[in-house]
Amino acid sequence: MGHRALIPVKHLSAVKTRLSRHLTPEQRSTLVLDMLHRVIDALHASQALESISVVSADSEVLERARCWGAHGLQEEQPGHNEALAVAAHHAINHGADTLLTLSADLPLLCGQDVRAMIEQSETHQIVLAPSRDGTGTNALLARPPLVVPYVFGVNSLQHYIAQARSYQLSYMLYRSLGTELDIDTLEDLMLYWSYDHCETLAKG
Ligand SMILES: Nc1nc2c(ncn2[C@@H]2O[C@H](COP(=O)(O)OP(=O)(O)OP(=O)(O)O)[C@@H](O)[C@H]2O)c(=O)[nH]1
Ligand SMILES: C=C(OP(=O)(O)O)C(=O)O
Repeated sequence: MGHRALIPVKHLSAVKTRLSRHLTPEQRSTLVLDMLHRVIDALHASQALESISVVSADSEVLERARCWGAHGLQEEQPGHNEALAVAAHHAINHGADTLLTLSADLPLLCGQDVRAMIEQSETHQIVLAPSRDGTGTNALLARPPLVVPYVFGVNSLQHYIAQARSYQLSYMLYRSLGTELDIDTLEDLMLYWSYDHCETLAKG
């Protein structure tokens, strides 16, 4: 089975606006690139993917993504869902049977999360990883890719579930710390740092 992953990343000049009261533009860019690196490492660690792509309008993001072992795809259509749809067609043309689309801001994601979602996709056409507050979608595994159109944005989880039901597709929700914690607010950032610190302490 051709399992592929796709990560959308905004232009660095516009990232993490909800953190703009707390972090400078440079700090927000650094945070985004650090989290992207962690997500790509987790995807590699799963050893379950035949390719990992990053779609962005930002050449620095694409250059870094390539250094970290992902394909860098220039954003052809502006906008989160639009850019993803073009990139998903690209994945289909390259033989993808399943496509895992995930946010770049999941710093606690681990290889086991990826393997678990892929395992669930053997019996479900759609696997959805909700955000901590249960309204957003941090990862979407679709078999085949584009079996539902992309509707990331406000209340996307509810929209994906509604689509799955209306197309009579089987779906399931996958929850773990690594998939639930996306970093949008100061509270998310504090939580991330506290977990990351505990992990560092546990490793000695
Ligand atoms: N390629 C691409 N990726 C996007 C776009 N908009 C959002 N993303 C990515 O989609 C994921 C979720 O992004 P958002 O939470 O909407 O944006 P954010 O920059 O993380 O945070 P805010 O500015 O606070 O909304 C992240 O990986 C973003 O980088 C876009 O227009 N193009
Ligand atoms: C884009 C999304 O989430 P957020 O903007 O909260 O990261 C989403 O969950 O579809």
